[in-house]
Amino acid sequence: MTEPVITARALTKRYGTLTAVDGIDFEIARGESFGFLGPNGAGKSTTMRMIAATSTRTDGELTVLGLDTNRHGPEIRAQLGIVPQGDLLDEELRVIDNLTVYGRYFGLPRSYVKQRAEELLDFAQLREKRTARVDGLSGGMKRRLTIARGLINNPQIMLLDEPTTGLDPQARHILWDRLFRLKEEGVTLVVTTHFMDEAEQLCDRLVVIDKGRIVAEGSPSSLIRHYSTREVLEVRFGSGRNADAAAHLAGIGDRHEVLPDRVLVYADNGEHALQAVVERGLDPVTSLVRRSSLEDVFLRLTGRSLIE
Ligand SMILES: Nc1ncnc2c1ncn2[C@@H]1O[C@H](COP(=O)(O)OP(=O)(O)OP(=O)(O)O)[C@@H](O)[C@H]1O
Repeated sequence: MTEPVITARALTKRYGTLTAVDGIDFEIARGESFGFLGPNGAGKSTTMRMIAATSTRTDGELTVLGLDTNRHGPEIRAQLGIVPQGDLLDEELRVIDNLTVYGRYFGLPRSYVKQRAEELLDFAQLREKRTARVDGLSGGMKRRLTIARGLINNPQIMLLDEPTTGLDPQARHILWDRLFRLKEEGVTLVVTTHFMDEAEQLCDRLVVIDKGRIVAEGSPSSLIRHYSTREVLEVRFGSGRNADAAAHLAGIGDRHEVLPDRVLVYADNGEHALQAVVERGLDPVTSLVRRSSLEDVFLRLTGRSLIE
């Protein structure tokens, strides 16, 4: 790995008796796009707040750009771009003013902020909305403005907490495209998400996090290769029949999972698995063969679905 810009060792955060982050280790390299993938409550936002030096750790070590987060908050924040889960924009201000006002919090020179804000309007594809009030923008535009705002100080590292939650598919794709551009410019991206497609799209490497612990680490493709089969056969046997039918699947594929509405059969060749199911006289109502995804990895590791 090239020089790490963020290093965590046995990083722990407790809230009273609750351990939200339970002794995790990770390193994030310069220019990398790194993800924390896990369900609600896994400890992703808590980890992000510690990286942003807005929440102190209870135990372990955490450095950002070589600086201890518990001791160098302001210096660290000056070099970070932060995109929190909610947009936290000033809804009554105009788009351009949201950028310039935020820039002044960093104590940056007025002329620099003015020029940077104009550049960022183009980056966020909001030129036409320059003087519009924020409360009239769509969800996707607000999110792009929040990202632009986070870039006002030209940060080396961008922290994005659930960047596309609540956006429609088209708005998500526009946002991913903007984030790709940042990555191409060499910005290190740190992303939390509970969407497997987002993790697959955005992350070079990710950790799967569950109940405050890291349960797996790797690139999306290596995690899928390691923890799943090439394909998955999804079969529905009709209400109440899934568990009964699954009891007769032994020997078909590598393994199977019974979900409330369907049975997943893990096999490198889904069509062959389907043929075997039919030959056993199990007669599914519907069937679908798809490639394995990070959702399958999560299910395998935790026995639960990412979005419950
Ligand atoms: N300020 C706080 N005080 C007490 N408990 C907290 C606080 N912040 C988070 N928690 C708890 O810590 C655990 C981890 O929460 P966290 O928000 O980090 O999870 P998450 O993976 O980011 O999920 P989400 O996507 O829902 O934000 C949860 O059980 C949560 O209730």
